[in-house]
Amino acid sequence: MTSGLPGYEAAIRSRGLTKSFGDQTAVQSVDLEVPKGAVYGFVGPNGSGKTTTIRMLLDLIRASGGEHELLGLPMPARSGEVLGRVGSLVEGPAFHPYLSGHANLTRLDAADRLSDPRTAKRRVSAALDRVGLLAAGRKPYRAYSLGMRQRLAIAAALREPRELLVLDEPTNGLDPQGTREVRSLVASLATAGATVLISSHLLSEVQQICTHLGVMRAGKLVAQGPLAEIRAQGDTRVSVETDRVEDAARVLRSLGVTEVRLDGGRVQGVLNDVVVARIVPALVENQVPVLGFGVAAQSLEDRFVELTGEGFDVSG
Ligand SMILES: Nc1ncnc2c1ncn2[C@@H]1O[C@H](COP(=O)(O)OP(=O)(O)OP(=O)(O)O)[C@@H](O)[C@H]1O
Repeated sequence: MTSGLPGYEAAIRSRGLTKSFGDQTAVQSVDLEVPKGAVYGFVGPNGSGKTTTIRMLLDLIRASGGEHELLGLPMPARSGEVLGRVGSLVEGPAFHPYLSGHANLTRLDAADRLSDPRTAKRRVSAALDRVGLLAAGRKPYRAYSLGMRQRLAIAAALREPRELLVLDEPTNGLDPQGTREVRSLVASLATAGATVLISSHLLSEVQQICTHLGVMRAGKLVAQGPLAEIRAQGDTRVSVETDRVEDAARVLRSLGVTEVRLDGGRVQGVLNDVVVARIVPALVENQVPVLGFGVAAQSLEDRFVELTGEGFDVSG
């Protein structure tokens, strides 16, 4: 595969990507598959290994094991060719507090050996415009809100056209307005044709714009795929309201419903392959009065709690 050819299908692909710090394995055998053109939400609780994975992908740290490619080219062997086509926001660039946003970007641009100084002015203005900071571009950086600082950091990654954008927690610490701004910015970048990987510990902050999800838990990738596929992998639950919960539970179990739980005047369980139309007749046949009945697919949020364990804040 040669740089510049649109011959690759996965913008990011890794096999067995692993990173250990001493005897702690922070990332364990991660097989990422980020299709070209996707907005890939890389989600998981704090400490689950997202940043470490991203740092390996961008060659900011070396993997302890495994391999990966970006834009169809093996990394780190071809990083010189690849990284100019990849915009990233990991720790955020170090901005000078007393310089304006515009001056900060101009300095960054001047330090970038890949950028043509003749077009710097246009590039910096276009990048500021892209993130909605053109008007505020003359203000000193120290006067920027956190949201503005984050947008300036994204602008830094956008000085050049990028085929792939890797954004580590770009909404972290932002207020709802800032989060919305970053979200709609990411959506517009994707519409313009870039592949985007965006990490977050909050599903709610990325799910509206993602086409794909990768879910990390304790260093492992526990689910990955198109959003709809991950949602569909969730269990469908059946719920019966009755005043004879013990009998109802027995009937449900006999039909093949699993994880049956009593919850006040209600019995719930996982439907599996049980034919829904059989359930009420079977209950009635066994003298269980059915006061209410429902079948519902698990929500994406519930699926996430299940995948990532307790304590994963999905409320946003
Ligand atoms: N340089 C390092 N030295 C030692 N341990 C590290 C280092 N970097 C990360 N870790 C550990 O690796 C694990 C994964 O951390 P990482 O930052 O990748 O998680 P994360 O999912 O990005 O979380 P967060 O959202 O908090 O950044 C954590 O237990 C962390 O303490």
